[in-house]
Amino acid sequence: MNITIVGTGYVGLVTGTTLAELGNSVYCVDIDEKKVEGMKNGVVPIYEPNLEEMFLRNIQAERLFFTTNLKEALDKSEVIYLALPTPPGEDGSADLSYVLKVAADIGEMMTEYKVIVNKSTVPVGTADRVTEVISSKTKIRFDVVSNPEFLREGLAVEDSMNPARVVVGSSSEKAKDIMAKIYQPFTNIGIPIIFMDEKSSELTKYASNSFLAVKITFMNEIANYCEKVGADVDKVRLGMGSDDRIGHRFLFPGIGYGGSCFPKDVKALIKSGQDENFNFQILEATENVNVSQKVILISEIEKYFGGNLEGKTIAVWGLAFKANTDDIREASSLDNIRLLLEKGAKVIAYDSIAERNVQKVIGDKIQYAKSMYEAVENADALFIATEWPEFKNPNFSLMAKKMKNKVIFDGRNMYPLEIPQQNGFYYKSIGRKTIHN
Ligand SMILES: NC(=O)c1ccc[n+]([C@@H]2O[C@H](COP(=O)([O-])OP(=O)(O)OC[C@H]3O[C@@H](n4cnc5c(N)ncnc54)[C@H](O)[C@@H]3O)[C@@H](O)[C@H]2O)c1
Ligand SMILES: O=c1ccn([C@@H]2O[C@H](COP(=O)(O)OP(=O)(O)O[C@H]3O[C@H](CO)[C@@H](O)[C@H](O)[C@H]3O)[C@@H](O)[C@H]2O)c(=O)[nH]1
Repeated sequence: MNITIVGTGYVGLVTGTTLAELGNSVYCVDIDEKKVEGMKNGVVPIYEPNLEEMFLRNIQAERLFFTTNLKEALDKSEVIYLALPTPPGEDGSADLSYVLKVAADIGEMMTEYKVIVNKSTVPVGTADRVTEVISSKTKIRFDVVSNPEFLREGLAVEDSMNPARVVVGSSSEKAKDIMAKIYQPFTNIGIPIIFMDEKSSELTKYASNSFLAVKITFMNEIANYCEKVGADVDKVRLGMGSDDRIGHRFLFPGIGYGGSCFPKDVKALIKSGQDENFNFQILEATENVNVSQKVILISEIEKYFGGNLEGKTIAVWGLAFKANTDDIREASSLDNIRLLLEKGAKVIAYDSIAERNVQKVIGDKIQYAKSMYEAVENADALFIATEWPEFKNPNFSLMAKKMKNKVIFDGRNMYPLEIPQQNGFYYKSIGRKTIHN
């Protein structure tokens, strides 16, 4: 099938490449000329493991194309996916201006039947709004389908090639048939395609992300309580997770959830509720707990240094909002770095993948190290903000030699307690006993 993808960010580019891999001809459209030019020359604009090989293979096979010209792509395709940003507005609501603008453009440009598939995360009722906008521009028949995306950054290729499920919201039999054809390679290997109405599909996305955010936040509160009563959250987590009604996944406590989705989508669902005079109490609590959880270690760092961080050098390992991505949107590292700087500390950070993006927002307010060991040179303490695999088994003896103090604040519970203990480190993590050297 010939398919257009509008927006080539994390979702659009991965979806486009996956659909090309499944044999379709895919035309990727973006307004960012530099990005399009780069992609035409084989440059993947984001860091996403395993994407480049598939991307290059499909360009080579002439199934994956890039353009800034929406009309040109539209004319070649029956199905148009929208993978456009829906950032939070001032009041937390999802900003639909990108989606509605492209909908209007499609309405003006289309000359025959099209299926418009919305992959962006959008509030309930958006399919109706997109339909209204396109209808105001054309008399030609079209269908709007809701097809939310559930991929995780860092695992996007794996998630897209082997999704847990595909959700399709549509009230048109014709559009449903077309979507069933596109996803037939998945049905073939037992991946369920769950058809429903547009509104339920739109809400499934927010409900899934919000549920996971609540699950993480619940564990963060259990972790904080563990510290009060002397329990160990790692043990509690294993005990709870072994019940398959609960499961082990998304029970890892830490310095809060970040990224481009959970914070934004929890806020947007709260706002959508308010618009209907509905109070999402559990989500409001989740949002509030997460804001304080992100910087929960700062007061511990201050306490350790007698309430004064002026002139202290804090090494930060990890800047991305989680491992295996270059994305720093709503990353906990940034909240912590800002607070450390406000309190007069000097920050030297290491993250070889996300550094480039952090340079753009924080610039030279902090120093950047070329290696994890260079970062800790003469540091008064190390703060671990992202669970990159290379931090999993560090050379503690080397760190001990380089650091001014053997002190670690670990926002990701990277080490079993006996490891820093055996190496003589002070070690403060989340929901576990503090190791004093
Ligand atoms: N990032 C994720 O992991 C993820 C996962 C599931 C769902 N989502 C949702 O998918 C949507 C897209 O997210 P993303 O992270 O891929 O965004 P992104 O910011 O990475 O990419 C969006 C792209 O759209 C392009 N764009 C903007 N206006 C355009 C226009 N008029 N025409 C063509 N291109 C245009 C931008 O240049 C950019 O390349 C959002 O609604 C998000 O909530 C994201
Ligand atoms: O046990 C856990 C799991 C995750 N996190 C944090 O939660 C955030 C989100 O993590 P993750 O869900 O792995 O990353 P995303 O790429 O943001 O993916 C989420 O957001 C996407 C965008 O909507 C959805 O498509 C995915 O299904 C959903 O998992 C990160 O800050 C993680 O550090 C924890 O603190 N503890």
